[in-house]
Amino acid sequence: MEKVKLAIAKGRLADFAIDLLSQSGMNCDELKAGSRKLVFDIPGEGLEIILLKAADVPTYVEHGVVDIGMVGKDTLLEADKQLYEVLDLKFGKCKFAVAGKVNMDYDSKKHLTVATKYTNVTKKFFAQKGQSVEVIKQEGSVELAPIMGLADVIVDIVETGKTLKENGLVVLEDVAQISARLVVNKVSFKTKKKKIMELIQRISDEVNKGE
Ligand SMILES: Nc1ncnc2c1ncn2[C@@H]1O[C@H](COP(=O)(O)OP(=O)(O)OP(=O)(O)O)[C@@H](O)[C@H]1O
Ligand SMILES: O=P(O)(O)OC[C@H]1O[C@H](OP(=O)(O)OP(=O)(O)O)[C@H](O)[C@@H]1O
Repeated sequence: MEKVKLAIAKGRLADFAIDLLSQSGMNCDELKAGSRKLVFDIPGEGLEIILLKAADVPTYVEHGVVDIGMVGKDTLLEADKQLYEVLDLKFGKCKFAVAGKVNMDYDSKKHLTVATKYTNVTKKFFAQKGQSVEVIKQEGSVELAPIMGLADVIVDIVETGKTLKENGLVVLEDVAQISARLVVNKVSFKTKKKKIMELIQRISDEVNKGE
């Protein structure tokens, strides 16, 4: 039978994803060994795991090059691809927020500038509020923008709030709650339905264990 291919976002989410798969009964020993390999065969499962940069996971799943993906809701919102989001994996919890200097009156500002890595999410959020903004793309260290005067506010990920605090910034408004999600290619969901449903069930049982 044809293998099911599952993409995992490398980086911060990878260890949680690999632990979840192990706890769901899959042998991930080779993945845990820490090699530079990117494709792993999971013995006895008819499953292949592919390690991708987070932002590439929705692209691979949408194209059907892989059948399933584990990736943050932030990445999904930004990519806006045609996929089925089937399960909240409940790890990688954080949020998108508008942040800036305390008491920043950004709501009534005529020409608001917003620095972010997440330009699509940001444009959509302010469009829904009916506020026209100039979005300035950054690749990282987004918190610097209001401090250095590049932008009035930022839209960024907040987890513990430590980065904001240590840079003298505060959350001004929440944008969206984030956690890792399981996503499935729309065609694979039909053509490999039995195997994919089985996998989702195993993972979901583990995620919801003890609730
Ligand atoms: N404090 C946090 N900061 C950033 N991402 C977080 C945080 N907590 C959880 N996450 C989740 O982890 C994912 C980011 O992982 P990571 O930083 O490794 O990827 P990345 O943003 O692609 O990395 P890079 O900085 O190399 O571009 C996010 O997509 C998000 O879902
Ligand atoms: O609320 P906290 O727990 O402090 O976490 C949030 C910070 O973590 C992320 O940055 P990352 O470490 O990915 O670095 P980056 O600035 O290069 O994006 C995010 O962009 C925030 O800066």
